[in-house]
Amino acid sequence: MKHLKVPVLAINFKAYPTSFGVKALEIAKAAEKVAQEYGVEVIVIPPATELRKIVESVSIPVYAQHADPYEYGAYTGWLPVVALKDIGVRGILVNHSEHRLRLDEIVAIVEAAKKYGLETLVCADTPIAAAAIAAIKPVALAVEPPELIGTGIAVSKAKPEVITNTVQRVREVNKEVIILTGAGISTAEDVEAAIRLGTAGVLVASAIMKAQNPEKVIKDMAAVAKAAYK
Ligand SMILES: O=C(CO)COP(=O)(O)O
Repeated sequence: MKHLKVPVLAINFKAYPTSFGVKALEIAKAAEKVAQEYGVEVIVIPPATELRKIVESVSIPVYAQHADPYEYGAYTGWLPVVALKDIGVRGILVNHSEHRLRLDEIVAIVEAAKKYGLETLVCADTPIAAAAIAAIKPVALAVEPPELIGTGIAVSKAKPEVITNTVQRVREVNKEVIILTGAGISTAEDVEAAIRLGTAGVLVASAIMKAQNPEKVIKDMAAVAKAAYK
């Protein structure tokens, strides 16, 4: 199984108008171009409707925004992990604050992903939650204070202690998991600050999905991540 390289720039497409159709494909291709130019791991995380097309169109890691720990069978309205494996996604974003799960559900999804060789990037809203999630041994985790999501106020500037506390608590439990942060990350400086505070990258949404020029934002963030990560 391939493993995520660091530093990581993960782009959560969410469900913006640009998250679907031609625009979504353009952003995914821009992400692929920047990943190849800078040698930075850029992950795209589009809505479920766009997964197959984007998996078939780019060589960079494509993650689903959620999955359910089911096999094939009589499940209505769910997204079985095994189906994502067959589509060819690389991993799954789990427990985003906009799709919050119970701990037992997170465990089931991470275990199902491991069974099918898929990576997991599990979100946490606090340092303590991040430490609990680290014990489940996902490939990566991202600490994101919900109150900063979508505000343009970067966690790495407004709440740096959330990041440093997360790194400290997580490393007491798990020396391997890749630690990212997100919420309000909007500029290259925000990315540089996040890495300087001890993360291996960022999880970004609106700064890219709402940008006039998404490729430029991706490029600026990837360049500074490459330079800052030691
Ligand atoms: O939720 C987030 C990433 O998953 C952060 O969202 P913003 O980048 O829009 O603040």
